[in-house]
Amino acid sequence: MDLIKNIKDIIIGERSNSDLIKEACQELILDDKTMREIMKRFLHEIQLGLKKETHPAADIKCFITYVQDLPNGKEKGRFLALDLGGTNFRVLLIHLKGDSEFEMQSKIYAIPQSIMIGSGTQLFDHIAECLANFIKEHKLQNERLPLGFTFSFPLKQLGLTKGILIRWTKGFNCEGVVDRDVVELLEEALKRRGDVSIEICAILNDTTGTLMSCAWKNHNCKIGAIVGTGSNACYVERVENAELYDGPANGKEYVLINTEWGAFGDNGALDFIRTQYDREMDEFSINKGKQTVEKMISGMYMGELVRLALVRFTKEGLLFGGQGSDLLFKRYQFFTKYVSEIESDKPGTFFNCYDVLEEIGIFHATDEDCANVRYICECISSRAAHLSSAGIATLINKMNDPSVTVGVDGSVYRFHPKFHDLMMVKIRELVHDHIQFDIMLSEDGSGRGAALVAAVASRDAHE
Ligand SMILES: Nc1ncnc2c1ncn2[C@@H]1O[C@H](COP(=O)(O)OP(=O)(O)OP(=O)(O)O)[C@@H](O)[C@H]1O
Repeated sequence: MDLIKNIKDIIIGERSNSDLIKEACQELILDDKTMREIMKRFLHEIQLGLKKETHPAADIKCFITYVQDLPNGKEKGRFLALDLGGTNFRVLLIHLKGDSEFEMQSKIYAIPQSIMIGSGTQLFDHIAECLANFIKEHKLQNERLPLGFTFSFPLKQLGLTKGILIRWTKGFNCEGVVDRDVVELLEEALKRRGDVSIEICAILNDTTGTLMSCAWKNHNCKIGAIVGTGSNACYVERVENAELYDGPANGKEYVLINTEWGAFGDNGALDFIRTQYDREMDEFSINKGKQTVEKMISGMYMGELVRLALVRFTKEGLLFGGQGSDLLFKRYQFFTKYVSEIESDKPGTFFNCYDVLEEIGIFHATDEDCANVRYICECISSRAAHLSSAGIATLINKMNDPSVTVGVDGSVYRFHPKFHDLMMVKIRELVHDHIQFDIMLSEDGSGRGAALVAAVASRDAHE
């Protein structure tokens, strides 16, 4: 029957469901001209963020991190690190042994949803309690270890140990924290308990941790990027270009900049590529109008974007014979890991795809449906990889060093089967011909990177 229908369609010129879906997905494909326009706008926004006069209204804030030295691999000592920034909260004990050797113990603690959207006091009391438990378990009560705090939300840093929260992202919304110094809030919570003695040496973003962690092994690393729950990047900038730098006149030439690029597009700069899925996603998010490009790239949203496209095509009768399932029509029930699974099927086979569809209650899919579902996943994940590439290529071109390594962390980059390759190809197309680059997976930037920032800071303090 299908064969007869296909032949009939060809003869009388009717297009198949696949053709119609492919045509509708064109808007998700960013051609070269569009990519270069995105890069032009991105660079413009970066420059607005760096300049004193334009910074207050800029979308890409380009915050100063006050980290000015990259590690040399010789750092030594024991450090504590806290990592709060998305799905999990972790406490870590890191022993840097010099010569790029280290040991690490860590424990993951859940942050209940009620705390994620509760009061700031509850959140910091919870963090302090987890830290206290960890210290007890590792019998560290009698030591006063330096601590690096990886806090991966938009922070305006006023120094290495002072960071004001600008806004919550990634599903957090704790009352009474925005506009406050996060280090002070943690110190107050520790004081309320009275049983923990630590020295907070540094507060940093996970992008900074990623960069530091990679630079520890590879001295060419000058960009750290995240494609995880959220998306962001930091890079090495000349102090003379960072107009907001108000740290000591120490003669150091460079400072790390935390771009907070997730907010790119909040002023409409990306409206020319946004689709109905992006708009609906934003409409129903807890931070409407904010983190525009993050919502097009990162793991918190990718599965949901795919789901919105699947819903559309099901309602139009182009998928699953027009019949969905309860889970398909439920927000956030199509997980981003499904996208990786579906795209991991060997060409022409659909084992994972059928499994995923069954998980969301669709038992009546055909091979043609699976091919279409896979195509939709590819369009949305490739767009994410290409938008990340546009950001990274802009930073590489801006730095204009002959050779640069980019450290990347985050589960989307790590687990999506093609994200790395897509980025390598696209960045090659976009960076100046004379520049060599490489992308490396950052191993545990939020933990080891925090220890390294604390180590470099305490090295400086003792020099
Ligand atoms: N196999 C996978 N493929 C693609 N994405 C995945 C996979 N597994 C988990 N994710 C997505 O990755 C995100 C979690 O990323 P990650 O593990 O890097 O966490 P994170 O440290 O909280 O993120 P961030 O660094 O942005 O704060 C979730 O949104 C999840 O949907």
